[in-house]
Amino acid sequence: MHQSSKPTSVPRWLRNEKKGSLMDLTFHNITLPSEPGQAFDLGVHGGKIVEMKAAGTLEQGDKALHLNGRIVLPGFVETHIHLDKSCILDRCQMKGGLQEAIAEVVGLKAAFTEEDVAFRAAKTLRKCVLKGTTQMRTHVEVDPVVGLRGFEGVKHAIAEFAWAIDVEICVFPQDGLLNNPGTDELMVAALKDGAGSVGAAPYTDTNPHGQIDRVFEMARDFDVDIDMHLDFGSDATSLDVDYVCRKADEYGWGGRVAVGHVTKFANMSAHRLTALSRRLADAGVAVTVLPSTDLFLMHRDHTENLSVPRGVTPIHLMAAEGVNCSLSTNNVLNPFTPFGDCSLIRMANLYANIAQIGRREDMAGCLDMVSSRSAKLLNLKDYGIQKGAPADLVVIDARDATMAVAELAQPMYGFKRGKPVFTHALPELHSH
Ligand SMILES: O=c1cc[nH]c(=O)[nH]1
Repeated sequence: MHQSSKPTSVPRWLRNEKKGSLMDLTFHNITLPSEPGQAFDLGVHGGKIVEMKAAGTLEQGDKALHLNGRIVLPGFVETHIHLDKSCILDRCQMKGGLQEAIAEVVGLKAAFTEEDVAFRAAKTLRKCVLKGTTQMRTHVEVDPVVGLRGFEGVKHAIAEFAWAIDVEICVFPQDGLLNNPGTDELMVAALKDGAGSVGAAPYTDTNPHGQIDRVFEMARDFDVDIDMHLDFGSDATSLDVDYVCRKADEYGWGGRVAVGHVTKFANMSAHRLTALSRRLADAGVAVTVLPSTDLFLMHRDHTENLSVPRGVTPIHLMAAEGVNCSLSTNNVLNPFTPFGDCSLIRMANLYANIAQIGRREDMAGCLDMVSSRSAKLLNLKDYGIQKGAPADLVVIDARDATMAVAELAQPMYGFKRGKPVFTHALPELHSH
């Protein structure tokens, strides 16, 4: 059943209005992950944050929320998710790893219509919004099989949810660019028609560096950022990332390039990973890890024993060397990842668990990788809780960032530009 994107009414907890205050909405006694140990009050007016004061010092607005020290974020930021091919599990045979997943979707996407894509993308977007995501980059594939139908369908879904989430489309050649005539023209058409960034999957072409070259040209022609699927495999002897760093230097695109998955890095020595991290930091190339997909697809050929390697790159070690790193969802209910509740707090928790992170500050760092670091990767200018910023605010049921990750704390209330977006009521016990 397709559920409407629009809220049915003003939530109950916002109805007790007082009229004529200086502010539309105030938040009392909140904690910010960036300022642990301090409590604040926040004032919102006209969709923006207009006041930020020590807790207990701000007068109530027309509507007020008392939050008892809970943390507030400017929302989660999804840097890498495929809306166009989400929610197709019921059509899939689930034959295996990466190549099988790519092949299975090729077989299915011939039958994708704009309406079908729009419906599924909206279903996924709705879940993302309800899990507290306020900003997103979605990878959308174009090629002669699907044409621009995926792109158009995703655009419909984005328009439907524009009141709740900002979404940028990253157009990319999932089934090859140089090997797949017609794809280049479709990518250019999508970039002319509003795609906000350009992606790649160089391992789908016989000349991976040729694909990288062409994608850098497109980025320069359209003045957009680049976000590639890269070094997806388990053998770290040959990597494309050095070439991407060289191109980022050559084009002066530092800070505008991200690479995703990079599962090959999980198979290197700590010494080599440190050297590589310094190179990425120097070139301004960011890294995204997609823990759910990487765990699901990697090392399927490991038959020696039952102890399958994880295949998830330890980006907290890369972040410590100065690389900007994010965690993201990637695929939802399809052959690449047959799971998905669209919860970024779950990705942060999953990553902390498999990366064996236990120290408080490292656990808190995982929250940054689904929020502030992700916003930096997307070059979002207005992201943050400060005066003048848009009032995109998500209340989490935890009192600090570490516990939010440790306990998989749920978003309770969400706001976009000061307007309520969702309520996630706390569960109640009924003792007897
Ligand atoms: O090429 C890839 C790899 C992972 N996930 C995708 O959707 N595509």
